[in-house]
Formats: sequence, C-alpha cells, structure tokens
Amino acid sequence: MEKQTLPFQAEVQQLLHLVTHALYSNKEIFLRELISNASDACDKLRFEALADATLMEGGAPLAIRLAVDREARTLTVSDNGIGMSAEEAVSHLGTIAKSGTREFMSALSGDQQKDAQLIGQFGVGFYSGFIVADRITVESRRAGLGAAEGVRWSSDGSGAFEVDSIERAARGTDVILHLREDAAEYLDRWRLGSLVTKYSDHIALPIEMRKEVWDQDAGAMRQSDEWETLNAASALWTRSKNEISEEQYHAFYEALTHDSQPPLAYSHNRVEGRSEYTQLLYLPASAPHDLWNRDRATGVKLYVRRVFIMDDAQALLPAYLRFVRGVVDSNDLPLNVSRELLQESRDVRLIREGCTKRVLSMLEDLAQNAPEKYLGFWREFGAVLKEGVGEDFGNRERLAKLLRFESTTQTEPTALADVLARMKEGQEAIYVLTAESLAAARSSPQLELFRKKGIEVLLLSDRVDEWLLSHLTEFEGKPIKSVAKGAVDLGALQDEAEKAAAEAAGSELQPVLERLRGVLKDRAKDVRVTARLVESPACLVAEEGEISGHLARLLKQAGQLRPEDAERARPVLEINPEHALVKRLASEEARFEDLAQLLFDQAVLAEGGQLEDPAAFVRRLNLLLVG
Ligand SMILES: Nc1ncnc2c1ncn2[C@@H]1O[C@H](COP(=O)(O)OP(=O)(O)OP(=O)(O)O)[C@@H](O)[C@H]1O
Repeated sequence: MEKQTLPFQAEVQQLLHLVTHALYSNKEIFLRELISNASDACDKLRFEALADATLMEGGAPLAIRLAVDREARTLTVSDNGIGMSAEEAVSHLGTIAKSGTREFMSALSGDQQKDAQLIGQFGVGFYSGFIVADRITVESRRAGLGAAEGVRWSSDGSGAFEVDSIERAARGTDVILHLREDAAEYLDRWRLGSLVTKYSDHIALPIEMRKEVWDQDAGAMRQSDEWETLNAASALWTRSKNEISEEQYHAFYEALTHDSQPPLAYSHNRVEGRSEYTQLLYLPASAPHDLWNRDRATGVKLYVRRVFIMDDAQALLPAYLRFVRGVVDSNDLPLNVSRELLQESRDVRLIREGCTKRVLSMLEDLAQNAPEKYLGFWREFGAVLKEGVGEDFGNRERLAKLLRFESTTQTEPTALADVLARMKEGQEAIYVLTAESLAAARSSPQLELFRKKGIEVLLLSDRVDEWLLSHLTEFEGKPIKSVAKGAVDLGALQDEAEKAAAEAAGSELQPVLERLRGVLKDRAKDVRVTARLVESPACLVAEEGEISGHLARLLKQAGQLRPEDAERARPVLEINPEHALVKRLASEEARFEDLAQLLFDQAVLAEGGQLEDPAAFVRRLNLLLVG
C-alpha cells in the first residue's frame, strides 16, 4: 500500500470534535476505552483461532501492555490480539462512522458529565484517545497476514489521517498516544496503575507494565525488564461471591455497559445440575436509547469456559427481558457454538429458563423489599416486561404479579393483588380502560359511573396494553374487563332502582333510538341507552370480543387495519338518557340529523379519536351556535 492521506468521514470529524470537547472534564476514561478495545481484540483472536489454530502463531499468552516513554511523551497501549489489516484500519478508524454515531450526537446534552456517560454506549471508544493526545499512531498487523502486511495509521484528530504499510513481525496492535502538554500525568506508573484498578480490574487478561525500580546511580526510578500485572486478571464472575465487593460488582457493570449509574440489582450464581453455568445478571436503573428495538443486541454476553463467544446472545434470555445485562459462562456448550446451534441446544434452553427465573426472582425481591426502587424499574422497563405475559406462558402468573397499573383511585402505579384487596363488596371483575394517553384515559366519559360509585378502574395507555389485555383475561380468578366494551353490568354494585330507571328510560327513548340508528347507520353498529354515563351525553363502546376504537387506531397507524377489522371496530353509540341534549332529541325535527352526527362526533373526540370529516363537524357546530 502506498502512503496515503485520507479525510475522516464527515460524521467521524464531527464526532471527534465533540468527543474531545465534551469529554474534556473526564479525560481519564480514554484508558478504559483503549484497554477495552485491546481486550476485545484478544477475545476475537481467541474466537477465530477456534476455527483456525494457526492464527495464534504459537506465540505468547494473550496480554495487554502499557508502556510509557517520558522523553517522547508517549503512552502505548499494546495487545497481541487479532490486529487489523490496512483496509480494516482505514475503515474501522476513519471512514465508517458506526450506525449509532448520529444518535450519539443528537443525544448529547451539552452537560459534560452526562455526555461523558454516553460515550461508550455509542462506540466512540477509540476516538477518546484524542482527549489526551494531539497525535495517535496505530501500528498493527492482522493475525494470519505476513509480516510485510503491517499497517501504520496516524492522525492529529483534525480532518485527516495517514496510512502506510509497515513491516511488523508481531501480530496485534500498538496504539501510541502522543500526549498533550496537560496530560503528562498519564506518563506516571502509579496514576496508570490506579486507573487500571479503577476501571479495568475485571478484564480477564493481564494488563502489564514494566516494573519500576530505584536506580541508585541516577537517583531516580527506572524501568526494569520485568513486567508486572496491574489488574486482578481473573474474570469477575469466576471468583466466588464472598470475595467480591459491591463496588467491584458495580465497576464490572459499568465496564460492561458503559452505564455510569449503578445497577438496581444484580445476581451472581453458579448453577449446577443438568447444565452447568455461571450467571451474573444486572438490572439497569435506566433504559438505553434503543430499548424499543426488539432486535437490538441483548446485553448478555456468552462465554464458554471463560472464552468469549458472542455479545448479543439473544437465545439466552427471552426478548421481553432484553433490558437485562450481564454474563453467562457455560461449562457444557462447545466452544465453536454458532448462532444456529444456540437456538436448538438443550443446554441453552436450560440456561434460558434458569436466567429467566433468576431475573423474575430479582424483580420479585425488589417489588417486595424495595417497592420504590421497583416502581423506578417499572417506569423504565414496565412496558417491555408486559410483552412477557403473552410470550412466556409458563411464567405468566409470576409476570402478572409484577405488573403495575395507573389507577383512578391511586397516585402511584398499583399491583393487581392490591386492586383485588380494594375491591368493593359485590364487585365481580377488575375494571380497566385503555386509551392513547393517561390524560385521555382519566377524562374518558366511560369512567363517569365508576367514579360516581367509587369503583377503581385501571388506566392503560402503553402501546402494548391492548395486546396485553388479550392475554391477561383474569387475575386470581377474577375476570379483567374493559369498561369500554359490552354493556355495563356492574352486577351487585348497581341497585335495583337504578336498573329499573335505566330500563324505563330505554323504552321511553325507543323512538329516538330508532331514528338515531337510521341516521348513524354507517357509523355505529348500534345505538342504545346506557347507565354508564353521568355527565356526558354519549360515548362509544365496542361489543364484547370486538376491536376497541383505541386498538383500531393503533392498527391503522401501523397500517395493519384490514377491512374486516374496520367493520369489527365499528362502535356502538351509547347515550345518556338523563342528559339534556339527549332529552332534547326527542322533540327535535329539523336539526335531528345534525344533532345526531354531532353527538357521535363528540363521542369520538372524547375517547381521543379523530374525526373523519372535521369540516362537517365545524359546520354543524357553527349552525347550532348561531341558531
Ligand atoms: N486494539 C485493537 N485491535 C483491533 N482492532 C481494533 C483495536 N482498537 C480498535 N479496533 C477496531 O476499531 C473499531 C472501532 O473502535 P472503537 O473503539 O471506535 O469502537 P468499538 O470498540 O467498536 O465500540 P465500543 O467502544 O462501543 O466498544 C473496533 O470495532 C475494532 O474493529
């Protein structure tokens, strides 16, 4: 390869600028990022060598080394991992901004502390070197390539970088940082040692540095030929629980996730029996930016007998637990396990069941012993956990107990068991209402009667809630019923006098109902009198077992509302016989049709829907206002 100067891709350039400026107050993280890259490179080599042992080149054990040259003011982070070819150096370190880059930049808040926390999540690791260096030189050779195929990459972090071929006998990578004036502290052996312990102690490879000894003649410290290891160099999860402090668990979590908030909870176990494995699982305190992507890499890394196998081992946990982070290290899986094999393996199935149970226990424990924390978890991840009710039949009951809902009578989200405990004498069902938003739910006319009677209704406004309700039809023997479906039958909660009054009103209004059915025949499946309204003149309900207006809107937004569903979603208009507007209908002739359409339009608006013909609504309303 000829020596070339290439421009950074535009996004990389922006990123570099941001990284060096936004993260200036948190300089020291660069070391963690470079060590983490070096460790990944060794993991990759170990993994590729499973298929091709020659890649190891018979060489020394894998290690990461730090070296300082005080004269030249350089700090070098070396590894004997997979290395990079010239093409890889160009693309990985210069031209390809990874997919998360744009998101990273839009997520920056300008608050340096917060921005610093974002850095690792988005994979800008390598560039953090420019916080402390005014030039970075990378020398590398990919495992398996000849010594003549080494590469030198160099840049001052402004607009461009240079690449050139070099001879390099050793496989692996040296990242040489030419330290800025104000970064001299990173030439200090003790400073580096303490950073390694702080951020990288859990790295399973030894991180080595030359030992310094006192030189009597020079009257100063001098580097000896001996290497010493700065970190504990054993994978954290392989140590026994009582040797690991809470701080170490937290530091490992931070290294794994780049999340600087401590986790809500963690669980570390060695599982023996039909399948042997170690699990170290964490519940994060807050949701990552791409939580909603069901295909996103889940946070569980798979190791087999301490060899790193893959990052996003989706088969290890069900999708509804995709917020869990951690490590699973199996004793039984073959080292060359592929993604396909993972799907089918009996061992993986056992691990998955075991990890699921463990996570559910962690959640139950939080819910029971730290309810405030659990609510914090629920706010971040509750909507994801809900997916489990439909997906994980075996754990449905445990999951149902972990659900929390907003309620008309409570200020905090509440558990179904507590709703049961608060049920009124004679109440036969748990009542729920779904709507676009919590505010829309709270002001829904469907709640009027329930409010008057003091009956609790749960308010559901997550997108998954309709789906959740189709799987969660009862809790501990009590049916879960939507207040917006079917006729209201409060059973024993409604007294006889009320029922009789509603019936009487119904027969009295028969002629009005007939006329309304005629006028609204294209819009409403039926029109009937209801006792569920107190203040509003009308509302829309779905027939039992049919599609609610809310669900129909969700399906429509997703482009999934089929014509037959649209027909099933055609609502029933219910009218309040006590309301003045309804009473007026009985004696109305000329404007009956306009009033009828308005009544329906209002009911659509009240449940958060959109009018198909807003102009007609406005015209009718104006006619009434001036008339
Ligand atoms: N020491 C190294 N050996 C081999 N390849 C490396 C090394 N350091 C960086 N790379 C390559 O450069 C790429 C970019 O590194 P960078 O630190 O910017 O992001 P990343 O490591 O992929 O993401 P993250 O920082 O989130 O882990 C890496 O994915 C890897 O392919």
